[in-house]
Amino acid sequence: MKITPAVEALSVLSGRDDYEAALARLRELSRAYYGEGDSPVDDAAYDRLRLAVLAWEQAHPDEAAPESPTGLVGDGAAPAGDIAHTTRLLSLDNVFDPAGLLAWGASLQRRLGRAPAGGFAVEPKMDGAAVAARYRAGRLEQIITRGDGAHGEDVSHVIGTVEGLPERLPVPATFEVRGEVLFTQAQFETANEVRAAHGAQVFANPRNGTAGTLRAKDRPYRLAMTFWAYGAVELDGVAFVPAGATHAEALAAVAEAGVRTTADTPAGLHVVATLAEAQQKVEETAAMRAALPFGIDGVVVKANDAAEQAAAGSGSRFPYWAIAYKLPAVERQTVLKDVVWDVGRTGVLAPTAILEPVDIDGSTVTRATLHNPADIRRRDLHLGDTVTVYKAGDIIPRVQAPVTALRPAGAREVPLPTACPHCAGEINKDQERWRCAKGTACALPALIEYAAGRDMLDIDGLGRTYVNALIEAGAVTDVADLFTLTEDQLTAASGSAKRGAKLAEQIGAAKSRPLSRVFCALGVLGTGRSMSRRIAAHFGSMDAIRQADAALMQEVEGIGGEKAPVIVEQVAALAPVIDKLAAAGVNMQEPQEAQPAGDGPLANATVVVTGRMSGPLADLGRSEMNALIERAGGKAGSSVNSRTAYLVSAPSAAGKPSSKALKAAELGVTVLTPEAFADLVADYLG
Ligand SMILES: NC(=O)c1ccc[n+]([C@@H]2O[C@H](COP(=O)([O-])OP(=O)(O)OC[C@H]3O[C@@H](n4cnc5c(N)ncnc54)[C@H](O)[C@@H]3O)[C@@H](O)[C@H]2O)c1
Ligand SMILES: [Zn+2]
Repeated sequence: MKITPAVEALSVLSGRDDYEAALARLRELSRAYYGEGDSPVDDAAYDRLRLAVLAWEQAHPDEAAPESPTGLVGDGAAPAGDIAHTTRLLSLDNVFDPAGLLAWGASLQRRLGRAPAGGFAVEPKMDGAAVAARYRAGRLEQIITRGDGAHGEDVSHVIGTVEGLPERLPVPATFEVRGEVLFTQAQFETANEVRAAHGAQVFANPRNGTAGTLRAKDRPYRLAMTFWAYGAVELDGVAFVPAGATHAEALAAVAEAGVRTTADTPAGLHVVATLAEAQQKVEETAAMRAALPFGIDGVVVKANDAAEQAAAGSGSRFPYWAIAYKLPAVERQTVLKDVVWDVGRTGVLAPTAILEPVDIDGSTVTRATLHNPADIRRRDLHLGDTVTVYKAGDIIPRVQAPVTALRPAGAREVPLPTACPHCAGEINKDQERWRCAKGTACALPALIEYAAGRDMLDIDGLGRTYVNALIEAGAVTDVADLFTLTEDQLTAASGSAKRGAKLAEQIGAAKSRPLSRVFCALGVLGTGRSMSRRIAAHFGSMDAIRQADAALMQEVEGIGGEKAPVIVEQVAALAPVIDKLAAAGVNMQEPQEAQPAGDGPLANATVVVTGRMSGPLADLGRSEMNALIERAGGKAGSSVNSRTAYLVSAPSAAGKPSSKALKAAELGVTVLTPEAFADLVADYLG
């Protein structure tokens, strides 16, 4: 049978042939993943395929393949090893939304024959590798991988390199602790530097790196990793955890003995009484995700009570008393199409990866940062490579590594510039971050000329020649210096006292330009004239712009998830220049425009429309709705923000409010049904 990668795109399998093709592909992918530690697809694609296979098996239990990977720990492909586990070390079942969590709660209740009474423990689902670590009389003797759940491999060679899993405990305790080994973000960066220095390929991501490091017994270098325990079991019949201890109490005993547990992570371990509270904790943990020092791919909810865990029992792949609430993938694979180079304010050459668009964590990613030429070479990036890209929350997406197995024939290494991409001058390569040899002077003349332009500060007469003269004289090192120039300096630069006086007068007048122009003059990437106007109108003052984080920045129309963090970062980097401007008396406020009072029931109100219209508006398309809003005196907006007056939205299908409706609820924006809105603008209909 021919297996095409296209099966990954299927989320529903329509028949037995599809099922068999998908199953074969799943086996092939998991063998590659657990065998070579590499994979031609990302986890999101793999998981989608696995779910499709699982759904088909659940609908056709009689036709499901015996020994299907969906029912086995490590998908039946993880190397088993020869060390027998004390008790099976299992995987976890998954849910993806609140309804899934409730369904899990209902199944737990069915198994117990009553509502669970012992509460739930909620902890991060760390994205590393599961291990069992055996302590005898306070000494760490053996570390074992999960393997197939019944047998694992001895990876004791990493003893001494794992933070949180000390070789000696302060107490002579005997027990087996179970938990996750991983590279924290910082350890991962260091590991890749060490590997590059040894001529080894960089890890595609922290999890692959962990698996590879556990497997590799004879590397000439050692890499530090970190451990957090999420369970403990008895070893050699020695009682360690007090009988009947809850999950949280068992972990407290582990911590007491000197091993780190999930309770020690910044996300913590939370015990709650109800599933609704567990859902709340899941959301809180998810909100911390980007800020955590290590990767998580979900949040785990467990029955806290030992007796209830025992009563619920376990299947072949996962326990019934615990569930992984998966979070959207923050790492995807896509194609590196090109690398472009910008010259920053200080002359630093900054490479940006241009990517085949890919959806990550709720936004479409088309560009990602690459740090510097050395880093590009360390990662061994070629144009046309399939690369892993990481993005979480508001952070700027970054390229992690190529999937070398997928490199097109004849692909060439990412070319590095041989001359400054801005001024074509020489490059200073003394440091890892290359710079234009001219430094600040490379970008400065263009920047100052831009800032003085008619639509920005409008300093009449300050053209390129005088700008160059001022820069050469050392009188101007940034935009703000313009405002402290003396008439003498201007006279010297322009060659005449008359011109000097005129320029001084122009510069004086420029101090009172509206914020939108002052902001535009800063030359923040992605904020031209109209975007600067929108930003200034939205925030009103420079202080408010500076205080905005990426989430607030996204409230400005036209600024999406990709642009927002870049703008926020640049504004932060401009702090010294903005401070100087303010100190020189440059206006930092946007005047409140006295808008011509509009007529009609929507006078000057911004209205956002979402979803299907109904009732009298049923036939109106989006542009007809916009026209209606304008006829009634309002303005049509595309995203809900604090200035939105109304959101027109059909009532959501049970339990599924749209993101705009959620935003409106959060900001207290009035939501009108299409019918109610039709009443409001009845005089302007048709
Ligand atoms: N890209 C590919 O081709 C490919 C192939 C095979 C598997 N995979 C990936 O491998 C993963 C499958 O791994 P899995 O079987 O470990 O399942 P899983 O990732 O769904 O979760 C189970 C594991 O979570 C870990 N865990 C972390 N925190 C925990 C906590 N607090 N309590 C309990 N457990 C915790 C444990 O190691 C446990 O074994 C999936 O993410 C899948 O996408 C990818
Ligand atoms: Zn240059």
